[in-house]
Amino acid sequence: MRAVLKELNGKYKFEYFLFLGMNIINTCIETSNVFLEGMLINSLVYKADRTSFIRNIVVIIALNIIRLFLSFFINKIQILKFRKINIEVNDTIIKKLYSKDTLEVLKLDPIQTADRITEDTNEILNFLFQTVNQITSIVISSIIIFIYIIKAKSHFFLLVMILLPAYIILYLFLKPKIFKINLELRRIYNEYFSGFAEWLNRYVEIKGNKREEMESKRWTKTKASLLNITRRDFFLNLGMSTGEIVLQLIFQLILFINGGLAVISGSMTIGAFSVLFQYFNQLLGQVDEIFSILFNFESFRVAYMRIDQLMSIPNEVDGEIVIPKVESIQVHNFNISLDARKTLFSKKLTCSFNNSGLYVVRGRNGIGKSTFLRTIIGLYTPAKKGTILINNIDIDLINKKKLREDNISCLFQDTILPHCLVREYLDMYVNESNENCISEDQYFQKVFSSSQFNIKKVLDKKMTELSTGEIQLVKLYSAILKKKAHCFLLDEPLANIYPELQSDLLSLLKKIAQTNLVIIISHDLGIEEKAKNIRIR
Ligand SMILES: Nc1ncnc2c1ncn2[C@@H]1O[C@H](COP(=O)(O)OP(=O)(O)OP(=O)(O)O)[C@@H](O)[C@H]1O
Repeated sequence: MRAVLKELNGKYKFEYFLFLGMNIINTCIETSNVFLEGMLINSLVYKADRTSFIRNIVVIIALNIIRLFLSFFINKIQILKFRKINIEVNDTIIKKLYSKDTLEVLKLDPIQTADRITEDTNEILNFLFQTVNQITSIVISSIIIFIYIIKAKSHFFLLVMILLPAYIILYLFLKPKIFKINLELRRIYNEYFSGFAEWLNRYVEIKGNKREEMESKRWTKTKASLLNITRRDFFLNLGMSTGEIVLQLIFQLILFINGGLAVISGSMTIGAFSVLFQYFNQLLGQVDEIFSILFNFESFRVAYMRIDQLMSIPNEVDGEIVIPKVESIQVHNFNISLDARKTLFSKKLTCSFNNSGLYVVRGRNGIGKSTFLRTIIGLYTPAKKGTILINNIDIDLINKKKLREDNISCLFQDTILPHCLVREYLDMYVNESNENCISEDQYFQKVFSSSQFNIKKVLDKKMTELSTGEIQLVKLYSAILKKKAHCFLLDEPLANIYPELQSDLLSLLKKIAQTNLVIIISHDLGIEEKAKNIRIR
């Protein structure tokens, strides 16, 4: 998190300090206003002096016009800049997560993590933009108020010093409890939100089997904890606000009686009494604020810690050698351990893939076919035995990020689809000008522009509205047309595809494999004779 904030500091330092400076001026004006109002009352009651009355009004108006200007800039930074920075920080964190070890990141619940990141960055920035501002305001206005009280009536200062600790004790007693409950509340709410989102994410599966009630019950415990903690939160807050109101009432009564008697005896002006009264209330409000600041500080600390925890996931390990083209992949005595206790394959794998050629990786469910391909391209970096060489270079030395970006195109079997139109999806990943000569091929036309399936006809549909086979074909279309790719790793490309189209697709893949390396994972039986077989056992 420190690195992210350092980046921001470099970029927004000037605006931030300008913002704090404006806030300090604003607080000075705000606090002096109360004093000027008192003077205004005195000029009316005691002097009946038109000139000093008008002078005070003019000063008050002038100061408030300045405040108007300041408030424009303060709000602009506090609202507009805040949101811009907030989006920037969220983006930076997600991008950093993308450079972490994939297997570690996959252990996280994505919805809960996304919720946590947005909540935590909001908390951290709120502290920097609101709370730091609040602290400077409190310090500045307290100094002004204390100077005034000591100069005006020192025994009132004594009164303030006796009454404030009573208020503080109430806070010390209840606020830590409220804070603890709030943290717990946030944790449970994260969990609840994640369950809720999952419930909607699995809409078809749950509705199709009429499992709404079962799903609802699955989260019963979380919902009950949420309500339970909210109840405790309610009682603590009720205690807090009742205590506050009662104490405030007592303080005001004491101040009214003391100040009122001083005004009657003539030892204090009405203006001074009004200023004292308002300042006293302001001080009580500030105690309240100080505790909310302490509370915010704790939330800031927790949010900072949680982001740091996320950022402490080990970085993806990558090599440095950039290779322009995958010519060959040699696998020797290879095995993978996803956990320390056992290896995936029962027999070490030795095989080779040469560019060009069509290869099919086969093996029983769960043997590790997808994991193997993901390891070749450095997407997964599990503990492994044996070697994989690309162009005779150990994969650990190769810059695999660059390889994935420029050389390799992948089709994955994940089911989470983006919420966008097919046109938008393809615009992102396929540029018309990127389309290579393969799009002119007869089999390409048969698969993507025929009466069986026509990509143009689905362009204005939402990705989530497509059939499973259509989704597969759209994903294949974007994988095959990836710019500059000359190595294709396709996980179950034939899955969910109509048999007639399957044979055209296979012919298309064979055509692509005449000049590229195409590795597919497939359970289809007919494919064995059409490609070189790699069997994992
Ligand atoms: N991210 C992960 N974290 C932990 N274990 C994983 C992860 N991904 C896969 N595995 C485990 O690795 C094993 C191999 O999975 P993989 O998906 O590679 O198998 P597969 O041969 O492609 O299977 P299938 O033919 O069923 O698709 C499985 O036992 C799976 O549980």
